[in-house]
Amino acid sequence: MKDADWLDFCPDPSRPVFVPPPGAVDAHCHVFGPGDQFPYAPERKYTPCDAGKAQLFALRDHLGFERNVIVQATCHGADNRALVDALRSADGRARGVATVRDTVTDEELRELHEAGVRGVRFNFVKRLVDPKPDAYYHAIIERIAPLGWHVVVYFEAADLAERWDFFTSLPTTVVVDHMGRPDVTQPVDGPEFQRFVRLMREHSNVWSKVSCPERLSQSGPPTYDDVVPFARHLLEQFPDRVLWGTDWPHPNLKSHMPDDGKLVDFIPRIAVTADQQQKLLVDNPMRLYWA
Ligand SMILES: O=C(O)/C=C(\C=C(/O)C(=O)O)C(=O)O
Repeated sequence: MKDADWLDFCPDPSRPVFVPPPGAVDAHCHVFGPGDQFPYAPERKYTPCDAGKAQLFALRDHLGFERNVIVQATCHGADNRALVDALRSADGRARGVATVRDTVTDEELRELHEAGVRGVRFNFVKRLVDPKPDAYYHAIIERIAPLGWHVVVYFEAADLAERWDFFTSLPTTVVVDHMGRPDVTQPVDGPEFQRFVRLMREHSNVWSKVSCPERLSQSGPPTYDDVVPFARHLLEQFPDRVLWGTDWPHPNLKSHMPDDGKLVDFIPRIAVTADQQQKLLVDNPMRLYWA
């Protein structure tokens, strides 16, 4: 049973006006259950609605995308069965980012890789996951680096200073979810966001997803104007190290549920040239996930 205050994903997203370039990749989305087939983790901090692979792939086609990168959501913990099932059903058109524990076996890693997993996710958002010592994550890094996998990290902007040494110690590509969740009421050239820009400028292995205006905006829907300068800055500064995703089915939104078609129409407001759109939606995700 989903949480009482859970907002379901938009049942009838509009057809975007913006047409993504051929081969476009939704590089941040999830599958939830269905719970009767893929039970949610006992340690989860929320219980979502079911949102399965068939609905994800139908949305992909509706929005004009070609591929998905499916990211393990914390409601499934380190049980990647729903993710693996979706990857195996995608006919090579999906890759995955899993959650594993430091006790993961070589056989489990091999099975995940064969299904299409190419990274692990470390979630530092305290409302989602109880924090673990750095040694836990370093132990996982030692296991996954030989596979050529990368690390996706999700954290609040306020945590970056404290975790700077850990993030800059990682030997793999590091992909940051949602621009490190900046406080968009602060200026783009203010100290908080410039700390994140410095992370990317000083560490060429660090990438960012320029996704989730619906999570970050204080000015709100439908245009999320206050998020535009932050995403546009990263696209201008680091056009080869950015990714975009719908974040469907949009876990833990409380104020509103976006129309996914409108989220796609947000793309040309931040990636303003065809070259930026090609890199953001095709070249960068293909290099990272389908090389
Ligand atoms: O899906 C997102 O990117 C954001 C959220 C949730 C998760 O990532 C998750 O549960 O794995 C969130 O902010 O609640």
